[in-house]
Amino acid sequence: MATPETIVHTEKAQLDFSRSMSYGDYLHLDQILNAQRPLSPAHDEMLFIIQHQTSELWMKLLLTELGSALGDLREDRLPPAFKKLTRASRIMEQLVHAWDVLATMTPPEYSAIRPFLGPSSGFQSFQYRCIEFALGNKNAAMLTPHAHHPERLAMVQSFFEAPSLYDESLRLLARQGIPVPQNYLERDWTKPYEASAEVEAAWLSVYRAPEQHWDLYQLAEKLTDLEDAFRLWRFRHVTTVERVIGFKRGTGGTGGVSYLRKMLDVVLFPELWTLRTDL
Ligand code: HEM
Ligand SMILES: N[C@@H](CC(=O)c1ccccc1NC=O)C(=O)O
Repeated sequence: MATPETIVHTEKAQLDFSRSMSYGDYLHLDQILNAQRPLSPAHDEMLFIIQHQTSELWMKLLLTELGSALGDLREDRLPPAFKKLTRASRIMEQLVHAWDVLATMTPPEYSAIRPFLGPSSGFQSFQYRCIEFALGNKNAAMLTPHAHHPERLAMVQSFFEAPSLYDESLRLLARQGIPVPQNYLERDWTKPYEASAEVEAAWLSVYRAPEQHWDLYQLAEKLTDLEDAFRLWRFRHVTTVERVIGFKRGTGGTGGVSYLRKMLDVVLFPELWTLRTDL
């Protein structure tokens, strides 16, 4: 009868890794699995740490996809950009579902960890800030928490100063012959995006004749998917925070839920939403 042991032998699986690269070697699991260092005796701190570390790993991939999609858009390579934007939305959905695990932590369980967190907060996540900037939510004040770390500051600053995904999309629209005002094609990219009736008219011409502008239509829907998923992430964050700490101030110094609720009002790609009323 086949037992687990005989199966391993008949399948001829390699079993000796003394001289060759194993699974753990390739993935550097020694480093990853030794990076959980709870500061408190609380059982739930492992959940809290792993939730954040896995989120940061997904954010790393999200940034890679967004950075590469930005390059594709700049060079008019639409199909590869679509592939990367689809993956970016799936990653965002993954991050949305991750809140279900964290929401199993109750207020008393989190209260046992919170005193050990000091002034640290997700507000200081440099990868998250790069994502916000890549998506066009520019705010110079958000650079300051990274001033003490030149390498990270340089990375956040480069996303801050570069055109966002939406800026690159408008430049692409113009290159494809759709009129977009000049001050949207060249501007100070560090300034927050301001909605415009002319830009809405540009997207409306795409949505009124999708068969003539199939690529741009698809691009607009990929961007809408991404903002849709990001809104869900923000909502799950603020709701989880409310159920765990109520209306306490955040360790990062903000009002907490009041600050996160304000972030729910951020609209990344405004004309892609407003145009729908006119269709
Ligand atoms: C019990 C769990 C959590 C609580 C109580 C919590 C609480 C908060 C609070 C109060 C803020 C506002 C800034 C401050 O004053 O601290 C904040 C910001 C933030 N948190 Fe969390 N958070 C939790 C979990 C997470 C997780 C799992 C992530 C995922 C990486 C995360 C990422 C962030 C980010 C990126 C910000 C900045 C948001 C922005 O500036 O728009 N948080 N969090
Ligand atoms: N801002 C949170 C603390 C917090 O959640 C946190 C602390 C350290 C590392 C990551 C965190 N997560 C998200 O803000 C609080 O006020 O409880």
